[in-house]
Amino acid sequence: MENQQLFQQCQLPLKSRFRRVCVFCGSSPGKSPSYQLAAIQLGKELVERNIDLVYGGGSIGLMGLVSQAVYEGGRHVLGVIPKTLMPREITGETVGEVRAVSGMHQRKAEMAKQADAFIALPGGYGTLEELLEVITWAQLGIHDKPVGLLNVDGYYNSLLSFIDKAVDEGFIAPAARHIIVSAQTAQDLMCKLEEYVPKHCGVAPKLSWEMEQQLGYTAKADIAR
Ligand SMILES: CC(C)=CCNc1ncnc2c1ncn2[C@@H]1O[C@H](COP(=O)(O)O)[C@@H](O)[C@H]1O
Repeated sequence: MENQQLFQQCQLPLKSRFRRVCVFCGSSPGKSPSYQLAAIQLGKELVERNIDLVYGGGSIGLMGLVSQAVYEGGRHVLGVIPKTLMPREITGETVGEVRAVSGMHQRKAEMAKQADAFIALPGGYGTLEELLEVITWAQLGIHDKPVGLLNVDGYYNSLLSFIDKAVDEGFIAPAARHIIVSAQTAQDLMCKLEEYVPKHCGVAPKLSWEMEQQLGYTAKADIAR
């Protein structure tokens, strides 16, 4: 779609198809102020569209900025946090509702279950891991929820190039390349996500969140042995 058309659509009264969006993002603020600005802008964009937030809890880094923007805008914020990360000196104070879970696997499953779409802001290993997992689940047909990448100042260009290479080399199906929706601004990204139509192959559609969770626990228990 032409940018102009997309822009005009974004001016329409905002009735989103999403009730709650899950945001993955850095527990660090990043060096450039543009990352921090983008986190605040995304929070405000969610508020304008009457969308609630689910995220990893706490007030550190970009996580704190996006959650605060949504909370201050009057929308509901749900922070899902493992008990071990709950002490305030580790992740800071969480605004809104806090849901304590037993571990990292349960946290991801809970965040994913609660949301209608996912967005990744810039971040590090944790963000990448969360992002790639929901992409993988979409590829398997475990969910149909859109996955957006907020590519602030081209932060994710090299990841997107890598994924294109994986498609060229035959490791990612061209159809699965379309699972990732990317844009440089929160407004453009939200417009694209609103229009997203899933095209997964549905190879494991019967694998439910709960099963996935159990598999996670089993794998973890196996590793621990
Ligand atoms: C002990 C310690 C280092 C705590 C860091 N504190 C954290 N507090 C809350 N969520 C986190 C934390 N670290 C990673 N995460 C999870 O992983 C993502 C951020 O990891 P990263 O900073 O990109 O890699 C977040 O979306 C969050 O869900």
